[in-house]
Amino acid sequence: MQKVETHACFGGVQEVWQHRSQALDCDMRFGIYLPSQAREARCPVLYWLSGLTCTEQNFITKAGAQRYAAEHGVIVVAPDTSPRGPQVADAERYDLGQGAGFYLNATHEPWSAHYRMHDYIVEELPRLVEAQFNASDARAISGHSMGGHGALVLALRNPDRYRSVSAFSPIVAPAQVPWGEQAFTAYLGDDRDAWRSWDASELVRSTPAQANRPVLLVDQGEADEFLATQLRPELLEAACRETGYPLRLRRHAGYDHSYYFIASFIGEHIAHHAAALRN
Ligand SMILES: N[C@@H](CCC(=O)N[C@@H](CSC=O)C(=O)NCC(=O)O)C(=O)O
Repeated sequence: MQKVETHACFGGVQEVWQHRSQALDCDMRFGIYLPSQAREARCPVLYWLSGLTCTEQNFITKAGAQRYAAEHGVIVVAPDTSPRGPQVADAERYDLGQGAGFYLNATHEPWSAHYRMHDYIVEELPRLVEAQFNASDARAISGHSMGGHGALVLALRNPDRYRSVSAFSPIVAPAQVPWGEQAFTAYLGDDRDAWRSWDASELVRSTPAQANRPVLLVDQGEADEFLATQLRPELLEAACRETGYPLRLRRHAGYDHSYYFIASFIGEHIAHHAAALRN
């Protein structure tokens, strides 16, 4: 593992590391913010999943999360959004291939050779972070758009791995919108039954009721250019209403799909996660 960036930030340090991923069979980069508290004690970790076209850089340079992570003593890990490199399958379009891994394990060629972002985020990356940094195994997960879909799906599929989950402008029902339909067709094939276990709204319907399910905290801008076509939060709202799944969906007038929206509310999300991670 190799450190490629380090910057003092709010009393802690923002770093970028590169390592060889076994799950993805390629070199990967991730950002990690280590608050000053991590010099003395193991700190809980928030995993952030970015959206289409992003690398590990977008969140760490645009969201302004470090101020709040420093305040709450939370480590924030921001991985890249897909496997990378010349040997990794790619597409011309921005919403498939590199930069568009959709946080799933692909089953269809040519994608299945490297696109195993679920296993990377849920298993390999926490193992590495908890071994190499002063990080505890108390984990939370959040993300934006494609990464919001990833955060919801990974938390719903792996309830024992995360103490809390939140999302900004998530794709809540990828099996029903163009971004998800084209990606799932490529990565998972034509059989829509195979898509269900990667769709947050479907998972809400199929997840057995448990007493301690963490609330799904979702923030959505009402001026988001993708709201009606790709995000459709009303589909998650309906699934949660039907099954009694706890959802806190907050709609914000005037906010679009950009990092200006994320920067406006990331402090509240980190406070939400910090409260769950303290217990
Ligand atoms: N057509 C756009 C689409 C790319 C885009 O809007 N990406 C968002 C995430 S969208 C859903 O996952 C993003 O986070 N962009 C990076 C940023 O720093 O804003 C395009 O290609 O420009």
